[in-house]
Amino acid sequence: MEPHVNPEVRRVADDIGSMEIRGAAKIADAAAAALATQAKESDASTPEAFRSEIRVAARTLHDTRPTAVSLPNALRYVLHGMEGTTVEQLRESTVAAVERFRERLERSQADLGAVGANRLKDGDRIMTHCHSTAVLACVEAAVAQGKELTAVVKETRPRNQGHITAERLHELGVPVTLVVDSAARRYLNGVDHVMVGADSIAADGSVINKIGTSGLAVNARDRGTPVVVAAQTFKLHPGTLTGHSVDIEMREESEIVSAEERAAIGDPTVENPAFDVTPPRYVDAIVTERGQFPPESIVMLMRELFGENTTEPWLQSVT
Ligand SMILES: O=P(O)(O)OC[C@H]1O[C@H](OP(=O)(O)O)[C@H](O)[C@@H]1O
Repeated sequence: MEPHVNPEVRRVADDIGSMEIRGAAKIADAAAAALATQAKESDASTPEAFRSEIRVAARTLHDTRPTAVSLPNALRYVLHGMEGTTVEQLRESTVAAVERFRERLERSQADLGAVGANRLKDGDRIMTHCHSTAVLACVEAAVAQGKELTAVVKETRPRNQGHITAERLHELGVPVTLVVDSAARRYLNGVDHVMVGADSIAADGSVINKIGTSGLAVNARDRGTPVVVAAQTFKLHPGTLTGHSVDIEMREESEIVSAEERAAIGDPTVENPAFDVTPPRYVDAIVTERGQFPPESIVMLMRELFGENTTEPWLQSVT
């Protein structure tokens, strides 16, 4: 019999899939919290049954979106923390692992923000793409230091997450100019830093982020504008250490065009990749909670953090 998956886990998985819950850090946080609910409410009668439930719940969450490695890294963290020989011990250790993960997440965001703020000077103008809580942490820390910033915010088609960024920046008192994505190059001359988040960072320092990031980075290099990537270390993709590549999520065409619109324009093939890969040569710095790194050196940090351990425990047999 397939182990019981808590309805809250299914709800969170659905919300991640539909992007009701979105953004690499928020996805990781919500997935970890869902595993805690699974653990707390489990009525498994044996340790084996409990472990199976947690693993199936983790797999349900894992199979929602493929690109942001924060999701499997969060699940891996919790599953490694699950230990004990009784159901109660397993439950307690799982819930404790979730709490540790969520605390680390919060702390790392604040520490990263302090590092990123050091790059920003009073009067600087930044350009953003999509909505990244890590980028906003840098801005928030800089604003708290009394620095006055302005921002050019790309709307980020097709889902317009730039609108969320605009709103958050407004709340921080940062004046915003909202532009369509294709206008970015025109505004780069007047910008001091391009600041983006990341969904995954590969061992060679490539940055996987919202579609449009790589074009922006190439344009920024052409204009001499530094590109700063704000990403906690749980965005580092351990699988890339052993030659795996990062899956780029292809989303529904309906996010770009309705069925009627599509029919009216001759039924073209529509493709909707959610992310792209920015090669390390277009990135000036990766800002993490452990400090700032040139992208080419990120592999050293990855080896230190992950060692040889790149296994995925939720892929073990469920029985
Ligand atoms: O972790 P934080 O910095 O919040 O977000 C990181 C990235 O997650 C988002 O993906 P999506 O909107 O979920 O597809 C964007 O690509 C953003 O840059």
